[in-house]
Amino acid sequence: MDRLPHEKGFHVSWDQLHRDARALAWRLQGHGPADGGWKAVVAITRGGMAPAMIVSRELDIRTVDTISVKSYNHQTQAEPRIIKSPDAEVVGDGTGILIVDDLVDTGKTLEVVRAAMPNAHVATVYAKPQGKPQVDTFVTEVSQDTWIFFPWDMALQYVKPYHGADD
Ligand SMILES: O=P(O)(O)OC[C@H]1O[C@H](OP(=O)(O)OP(=O)(O)O)[C@H](O)[C@@H]1O
Ligand SMILES: Nc1nc2[nH]cnc2c(=O)[nH]1
Ligand SMILES: [Mg+2]
Repeated sequence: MDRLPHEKGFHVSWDQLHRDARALAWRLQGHGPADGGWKAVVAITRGGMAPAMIVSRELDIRTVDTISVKSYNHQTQAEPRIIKSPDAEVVGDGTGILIVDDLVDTGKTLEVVRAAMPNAHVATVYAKPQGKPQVDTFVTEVSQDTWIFFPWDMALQYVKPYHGADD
């Protein structure tokens, strides 16, 4: 599918992200391995780190590792490649492992991550339609032509009042 331009913006505050990541943890309860819960959380850096921290806190998972995938430069995507792998002794083929990312868009990042840990459970906070098939559990869907802005990419700033806007 050709990439749609990102016509809309979806701006997520820290409060909203905290609430949505908690909602993700709530959904994940009971989906862990029957023999004693998740072995570890693997955060996809960098965007997956804040949601992974919140989810691992809620579900009391103390082993947290990372996988680093590089693909986007601003809003332009190149072929994703793994530039840092998690501890192979911890994650194995992904059995009992919970992978967490902030969002899935085209699904290309998760394709690469899933290939490395085929038996893992994949969770994202937000999902766009094209990437949804790559995700086992998510919270909120946004349209493909929406760009999600996270709190770490934004700052509070002054906004001009309506009156005098045409001056
Ligand atoms: O489904 P896809 O189209 O592959 O896109 C999703 C990925 O893109 C963003 O990461 P990005 O590569 O921008 O890196 P970052 O997390 O370090 O900001 C986002 O955090 C996901 O990991
Ligand atoms: N911040 C952000 N990163 C992305 N990477 C791929 N899609 C998105 C998006 O909508 N927002
Ligand atoms: Mg990312």
